[in-house]
Amino acid sequence: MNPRDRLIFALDVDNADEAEDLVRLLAPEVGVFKVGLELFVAAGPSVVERVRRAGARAIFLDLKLHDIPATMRAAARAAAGLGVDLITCHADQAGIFADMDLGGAKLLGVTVLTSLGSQELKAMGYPPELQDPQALVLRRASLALAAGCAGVVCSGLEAAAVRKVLGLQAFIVCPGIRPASGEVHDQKRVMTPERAIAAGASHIVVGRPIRTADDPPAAARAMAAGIAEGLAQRPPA
Ligand SMILES: O=c1ccn([C@@H]2O[C@H](COP(=O)(O)O)[C@@H](O)[C@H]2O)c(=O)[nH]1
Repeated sequence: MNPRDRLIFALDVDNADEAEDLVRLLAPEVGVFKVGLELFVAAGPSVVERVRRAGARAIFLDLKLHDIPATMRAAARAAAGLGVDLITCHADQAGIFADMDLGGAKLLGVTVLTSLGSQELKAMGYPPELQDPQALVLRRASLALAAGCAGVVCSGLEAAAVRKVLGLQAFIVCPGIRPASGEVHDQKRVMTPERAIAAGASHIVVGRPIRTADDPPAAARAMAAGIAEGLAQRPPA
């Protein structure tokens, strides 16, 4: 796999024209384009086809489904019908899809959002033993595994521990990726691309560090170089 194929770019913009421009600009550097809540809600489901036609080789529809079972199942069926490659639900809800055929779409369970740290988990009412994000991530990763998910979303900080639980083949997709001296924005659990990949992430998700860079293709190439460096640091399997 080319390092670039492990790079997921978050198309966090509010209109399809801008998303298409970004896909055309970045397709040579990026393996997967992520359509998230902002773009999907603003532009509607047809944006998926527009992103594909603009040159995306793979599409990740990141809606983080979380609702009552009937609604979740219907939404997942509709999402898979858009022909996307990856979809997300919250990991503790993944069992709802265990018997479903999602066609070519792989399901990922979001464990604990990378915008949350232990203070936030405490404020949300988690008991002391689950206020450590890694403990909650591991619990939810096990639920995702038992539900038949292809993998999970977690931060790079947990990637090594999650890899031990999920085994070698699982997708471990890590947002909250920042260059060593980069601005963190609203993320709490961050890591560099090199360290996340060396720790066992299969893919990294990057939005603002590429989108707001002076030269987005160069920023994407720097992320891919970080991925290559992280792969080189991994011990032999
Ligand atoms: O735990 C999660 C799950 C998903 N995301 C998404 O990833 C990108 C990150 O964007 P940046 O600009 O690089 O911070 C964004 O689309 C989130 O919705 C996440 O950050 N954390």
